[in-house]
Amino acid sequence: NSVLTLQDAVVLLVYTEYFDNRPLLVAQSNKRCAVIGGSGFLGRHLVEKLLDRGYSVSVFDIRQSYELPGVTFHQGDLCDKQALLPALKDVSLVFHCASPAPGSDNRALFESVNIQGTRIVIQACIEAGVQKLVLTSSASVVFEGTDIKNGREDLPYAKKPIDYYTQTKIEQEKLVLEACDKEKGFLTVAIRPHGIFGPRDPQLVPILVDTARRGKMKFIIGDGTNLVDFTFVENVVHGHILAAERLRPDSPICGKPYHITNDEPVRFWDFMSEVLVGLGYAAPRYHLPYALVYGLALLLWLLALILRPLVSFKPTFTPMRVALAGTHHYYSCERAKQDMGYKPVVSLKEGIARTVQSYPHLKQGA
Ligand SMILES: NC(=O)C1=CN([C@@H]2O[C@H](COP(=O)(O)OP(=O)(O)OC[C@H]3O[C@@H](n4cnc5c(N)ncnc54)[C@H](OP(=O)(O)O)[C@@H]3O)[C@@H](O)[C@H]2O)C=CC1
Ligand SMILES: CC(C)=CCC[C@@H](C)[C@H]1CC[C@H]2C3=C(CC[C@]12C)[C@@]1(C)CCC(=O)C[C@@H]1CC3
Repeated sequence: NSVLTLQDAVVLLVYTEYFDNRPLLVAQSNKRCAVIGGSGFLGRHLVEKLLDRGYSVSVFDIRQSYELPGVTFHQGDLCDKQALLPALKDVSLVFHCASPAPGSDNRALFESVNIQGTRIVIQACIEAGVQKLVLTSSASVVFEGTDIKNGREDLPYAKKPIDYYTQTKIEQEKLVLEACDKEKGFLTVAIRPHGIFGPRDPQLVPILVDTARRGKMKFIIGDGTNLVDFTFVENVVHGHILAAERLRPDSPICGKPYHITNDEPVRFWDFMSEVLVGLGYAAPRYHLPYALVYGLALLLWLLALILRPLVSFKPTFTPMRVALAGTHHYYSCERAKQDMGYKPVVSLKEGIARTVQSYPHLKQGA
């Protein structure tokens, strides 16, 4: 019987989309998506917001870091297609936000996970009948260690990427955007956040506090006036969900990258100082010349590379970190505002306050 009862209509809330000129029925009540990298910092915030919005979520990650009602966990390496496929069953939307941590200097790992692994993610999505893939890329794909002021998405990819992380994020983004195929009904988009921070971040605040506790946060690299984008994690999540929900064959966002930031560039050293002072540490005061620190970081990196077979050490001051701390790098999110109606939902001031509050164990003296 083809007549829908009122109850069916309410439960299904069916709407029609057109892919490949075929009408496709999507049941709103069965909003099922997958988050690859869903155990990580951004991934978990994304999962929590998706649950709030009525999605059920399948998480695929190399580790399981929490349990939540409405979430099914699949543990495995994304380079293994057979392990990945069950997580994509009955899923129409996939977020890919898994990557090795930028701090690791392991070229082979970056290449295998970010490049080869992303090829596998794309193949698995197509095989499983997934219709939309949202990649977490990075604004750093255009960063070469020199100033970027209000950079737009049409800046060319870095010709000389500053580290393996950036190099492989570029290849990853190209793979995902090139896979966008309206004819086949497989739509992709890349979100490029910058300097994500917020509660449970394993990088920014912990690295900062560790450096302060070791007495190395006394110096400002350069004159301290360089402007940078830091993005509160909930704004990054908001950008991802907007992109996913706007990704349709007739939308301008298909196959494109989008900067998502707080849209409030701030002096790198003011941001660091505010977090440090909020946690009870002194703000850095003494200036060091940028070229000197960058040169030393380069020397240390080379030394670590040469000595790797004998001793393993991880310098705090890598060339990438010094470049991030001493240059301008802020980006325009005009395209996201125009095409997706993006607007940050949490201001920088509130984001910093909520972040500081969430790290009582990292406070001075704790
Ligand atoms: N944090 C930031 O400031 C920015 C981040 N990004 C991008 O955002 C995304 C998320 O970053 P973030 O949340 O900070 O990172 P996290 O390291 O917190 O999260 C990434 C998750 O992916 C997992 N993972 C790594 N390798 C694999 C694999 N082979 N198979 C399955 N899962 C894997 C990680 O596990 P494990 O921890 O065990 O490695 C981790 O749980 C990344 O793509 C990153 O490049 C972009 C711009 C800025
Ligand atoms: C804006 C952006 C892309 C931030 C990303 C997060 C990290 C790269 C930064 C978080 C803490 C930062 C930090 C430094 C470099 C950049 C970070 C790791 C220093 C090592 C720079 C040199 C110092 O004087 C100490 C800094 C500690 C914190």
